[in-house]
Amino acid sequence: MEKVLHKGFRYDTVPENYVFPPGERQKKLKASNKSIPVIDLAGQTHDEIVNQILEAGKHLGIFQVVNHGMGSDVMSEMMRVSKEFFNLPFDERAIHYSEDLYKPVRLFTSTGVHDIVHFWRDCLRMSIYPVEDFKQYWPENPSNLKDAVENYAHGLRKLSTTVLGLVAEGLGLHRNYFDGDLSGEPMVSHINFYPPCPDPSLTLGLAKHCDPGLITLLLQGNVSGLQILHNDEWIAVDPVPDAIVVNYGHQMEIVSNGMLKGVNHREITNVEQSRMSIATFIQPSKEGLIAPAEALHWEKNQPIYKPFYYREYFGNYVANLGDKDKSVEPFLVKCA
Ligand SMILES: O=C(O)CCC(=O)C(=O)O
Ligand SMILES: [Fe+2]
Repeated sequence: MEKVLHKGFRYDTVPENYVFPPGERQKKLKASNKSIPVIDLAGQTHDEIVNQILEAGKHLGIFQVVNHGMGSDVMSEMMRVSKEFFNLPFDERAIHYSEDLYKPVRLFTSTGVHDIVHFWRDCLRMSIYPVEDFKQYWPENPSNLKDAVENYAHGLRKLSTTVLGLVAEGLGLHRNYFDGDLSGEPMVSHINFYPPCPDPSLTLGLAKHCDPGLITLLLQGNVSGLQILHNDEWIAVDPVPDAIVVNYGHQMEIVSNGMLKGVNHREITNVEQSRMSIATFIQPSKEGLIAPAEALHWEKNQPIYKPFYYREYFGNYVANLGDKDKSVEPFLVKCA
């Protein structure tokens, strides 16, 4: 079980398999002081909300929502049980360790696949929705975890439907456009734990990637670490109390025919504190057919992607470690 990073003690040095070779280290860990839009879902008119969500998608590919309808008790309980899980004695956590990618609950370090240099994070990956399909697999310990995850899963499903409805409206599509296959994959959460790192210049929590699906809903605690790439500049997504971060995934860029941007992001480590985040992915069904919405072809005069099954894209995504350009390359309509 040396395979898990967090063993319950603080590292004095970075273990060798987490150290990036000099040429691959990040030259710049500090972010610019630009900020990410915070959209109040209760305090303004419907049209203002739709417009802000669309603008955030066109420019940055990310925003945060507040007053979004999820109770702060549901979010704080989810955070609390997640922290409790990572504070369990090592042996109790370790029973969930698995290299079987198809297990509905598994603990792993880094990306969980065979990477040469590991990223500085452990992850408890859980399928969380539909609740009745997966609850039986969730950890029994800590004892309140199942109830917390169940409440969180229901709240988050509702929020994702709301957000996707608003995005669809903004794009001029039917409110239910993203229902069905386009958001039909069971919801998966990554409960990420980034222990304090003795030398952040040698490591990364996660390298630059774009999430593959439609949107990702992220609950982060009060420690910064997430950064997005915009016009060659890293911008920090600083925690806002009770907010949920919404980032647009690559399928949203494709379905919107390039109008909305799937955001590239990374996670950096820090010396003093551990960081926790819970990322939940809204993705198309693996057999779902993806194509730019017909109503949006006019934007670029033609669709810029050919139709494909999500499973075909996903295979490329895994093989190319989350690189947007390489993952989508076979599906681009090439101009003559
Ligand atoms: O830790 C975070 O803030 C986000 C994690 C993330 O990007 C991911 O799990 O895809
Ligand atoms: Fe991500």
